[in-house]
Amino acid sequence: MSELLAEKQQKMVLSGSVKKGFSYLDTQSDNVDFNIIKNIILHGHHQGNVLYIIRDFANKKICQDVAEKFNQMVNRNGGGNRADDGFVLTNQIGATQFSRNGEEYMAEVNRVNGSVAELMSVADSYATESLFLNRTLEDLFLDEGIHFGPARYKNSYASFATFRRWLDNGVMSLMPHEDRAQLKFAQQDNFEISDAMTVTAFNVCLEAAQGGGELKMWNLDPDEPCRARFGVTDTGYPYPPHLLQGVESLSVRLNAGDIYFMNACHLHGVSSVSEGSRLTAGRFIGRLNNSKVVYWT
Ligand SMILES: O=C(O)CCC(=O)C(=O)O
Ligand SMILES: [Fe+2]
Repeated sequence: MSELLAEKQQKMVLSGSVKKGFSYLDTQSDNVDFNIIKNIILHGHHQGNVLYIIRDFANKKICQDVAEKFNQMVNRNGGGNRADDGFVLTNQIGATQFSRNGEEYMAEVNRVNGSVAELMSVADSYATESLFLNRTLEDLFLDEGIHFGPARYKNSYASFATFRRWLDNGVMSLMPHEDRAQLKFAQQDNFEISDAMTVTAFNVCLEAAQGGGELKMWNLDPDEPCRARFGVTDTGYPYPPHLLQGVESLSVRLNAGDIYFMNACHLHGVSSVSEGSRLTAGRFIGRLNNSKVVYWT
């Protein structure tokens, strides 16, 4: 295909919204601007910045201990809790709502909760806070009269994090995707996260790749017709990287101990790991209304 034709085809295929001043911000752990975190969670960006990285926030020794425990557990049980679902190849400990409604997600949370607890047994409550900032986020939102806590479905609560080592498919470690489309499954049984106005992914980098494994984001928040054209209406996953070549993007390296908040409605993915291995723990955070912000995995 000629380059011109490819470009024309891409313009036809991709549609959605873009951010003016699309970029990211990073800072050191002694200089965190909580307004930026709040703006990304509540509005999807801070002055166009869709990603906020706080370098060296989590204790490196804790990150290493969790990574070691993760390896032990995954080696013992042959890859973790997430079977090959035909989508994402990963070693994973923890639940995911991907392709699950409220009932199914909570069943999964309950099934794997013991594994998450075993993994986190290496961290005391202080260390757990240093990884996931629960108390900090509770206080931050409480100041604004907003409740922050786990998403609820009937009598069950969402898990606090899922631990994942994305396994390369030869093109990328994790293909370009967005994480709002999958909320369609939550709509099936009115699981409250289906009301999320914007989806933020919060991650902590527990282990960094020595080569590759960069987080990449594109300046596109796909709309419904765009999802339909790619056949990803209910999943948001995957978008072929070559079709995104002309889209403005950013790419960042993460190191063990870095935490980051990103607008997960924008397309994002992880490049191939050429050396070493990469482990992140993450959760999604969404604002349901003016008084409630919840997280799930
Ligand atoms: O592993 C990462 O850095 C990003 C994973 C991701 O896609 C997400 O947290 O939504
Ligand atoms: Fe994602």
